[in-house]
Amino acid sequence: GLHLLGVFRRRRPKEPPLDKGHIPWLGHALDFKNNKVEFLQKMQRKHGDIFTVQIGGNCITFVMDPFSFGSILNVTRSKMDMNPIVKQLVARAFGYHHLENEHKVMEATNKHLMGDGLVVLTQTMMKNLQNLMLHSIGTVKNQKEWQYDGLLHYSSNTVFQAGYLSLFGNETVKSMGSKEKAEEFDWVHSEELFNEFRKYDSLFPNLVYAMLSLKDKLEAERLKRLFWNVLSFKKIMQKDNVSRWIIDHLQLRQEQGMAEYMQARFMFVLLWGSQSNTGPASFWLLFFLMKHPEAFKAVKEEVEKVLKETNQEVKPGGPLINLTRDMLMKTPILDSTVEETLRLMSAPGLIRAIMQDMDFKMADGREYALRKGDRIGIFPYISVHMDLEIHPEPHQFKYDRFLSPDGIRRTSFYKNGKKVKYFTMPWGGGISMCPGRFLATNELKQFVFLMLVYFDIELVNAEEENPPIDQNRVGFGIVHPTRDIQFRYKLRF
Ligand code: HEM
Repeated sequence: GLHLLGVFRRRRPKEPPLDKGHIPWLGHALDFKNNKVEFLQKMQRKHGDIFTVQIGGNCITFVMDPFSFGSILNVTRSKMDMNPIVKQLVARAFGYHHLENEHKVMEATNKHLMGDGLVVLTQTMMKNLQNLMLHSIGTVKNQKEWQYDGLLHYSSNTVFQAGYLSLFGNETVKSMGSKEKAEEFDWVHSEELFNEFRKYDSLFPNLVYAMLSLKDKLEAERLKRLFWNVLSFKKIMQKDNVSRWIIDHLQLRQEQGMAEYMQARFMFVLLWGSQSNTGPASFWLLFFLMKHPEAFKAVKEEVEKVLKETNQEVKPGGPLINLTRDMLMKTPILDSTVEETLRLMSAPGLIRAIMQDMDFKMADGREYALRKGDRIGIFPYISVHMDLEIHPEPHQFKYDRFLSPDGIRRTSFYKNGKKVKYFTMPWGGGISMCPGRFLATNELKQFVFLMLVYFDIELVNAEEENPPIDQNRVGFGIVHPTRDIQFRYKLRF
């Protein structure tokens, strides 16, 4: 028992500094959960750029030196693997049990989120986003008047609905009787689903830490069942325009003999993975643009230039805007703005399980012994995104931070005179880097593009401060604001 509590754990020769905290087993769990950034910075000041801390029964070695990240991100799964951790997490949060060769199935399907697959998805997303935006304003009596909404609510709702419909498909005209009825059903159904998704997503961090109250546990159970039902194999197979990504995931799992109820659980994993970050990211992006008039002006000019160069015009009753993947490759200002937003607001914790006793070499040559069964982690938000040298004035939003003087994307950033390979890491890195990053970036760009060409938008309170961030979300990806911000929008034509 005492062994399990970590009481006898001692630092062995060559191992990184060990800090177990004062509470057996829990160690530093509470400090870590309350404020990860503050906790890790405190440990870094105390121990330097590599240290091992005990957190809830696990010993995690944090490496804070960005030059040493490659030795964690690019090693083989036989040495460091995220799968055992993800396996535990998805079982707890989604009731899904991994296949033996889970990562092979993941890899086989990723192609649909990139290359030619991305061309198709970008087009579907474009149609869904525009239909949703114009439909929601179309239901308003006087469309020329300002409409008021919470920016987080508006952005997350729109991006969720469009993302969900683009990946999981539309209701069929056959089942609904007409195209209009099928569209109406999609809009109503995806908005209802968004409201349930938001509830589940807000329970997510405490669900992962196994810290839900009984009432919240019951609510999480209800929500899980609802999603398993909506995303069942049969229901998805009855839809139109289901993405190849989803179809292939279902087919490959079917071939492996996975039960249909387990496939539905996996569909919920994919829904959460594809939608939990894009909503808050779209909120921050529009928020920063509205707070920074110089950025707003630069992006708007670029957007209008693309429209003009592609001979498109926004007019009442006119055709939908067509914005292809290739057109989205010619927007360096918008790219930089998205990258800057993600630098400021993404705080993923990248943790791997150490699969064998091994030596670990830091970039400066120092060597440490790591133990099988421990974990190793990096926290790019502290080590890279907020590093004063890599990104001067790191807390400031500078829309052109990622632009070179000649107006193209800047990719050279330095620390101690040396070029930093991983200068932002919103998508993680190495073998498990987010496969949806191209789709997500396009989606964010499409959303902003459309908001700027169709609507006048502004904050209700132009002096609005940056809202505080929800500490509970730090470590999971894009952070959330603790409160919504009011904004208003009206059709430009
Ligand atoms: C702003 C939006 C997004 C952010 C910030 C984001 C971020 C991340 C991060 C940090 C990881 C973990 C990487 C690692 O541990 O190395 C990840 C994994 C993943 N993401 Fe994303 N993501 C976003 C959108 C999406 C979208 C739109 C999709 C799919 C359509 C997606 C699909 C996935 C999948 C399937 C994984 C698991 C990869 C694996 O385990 O091999 N993500 N994402």
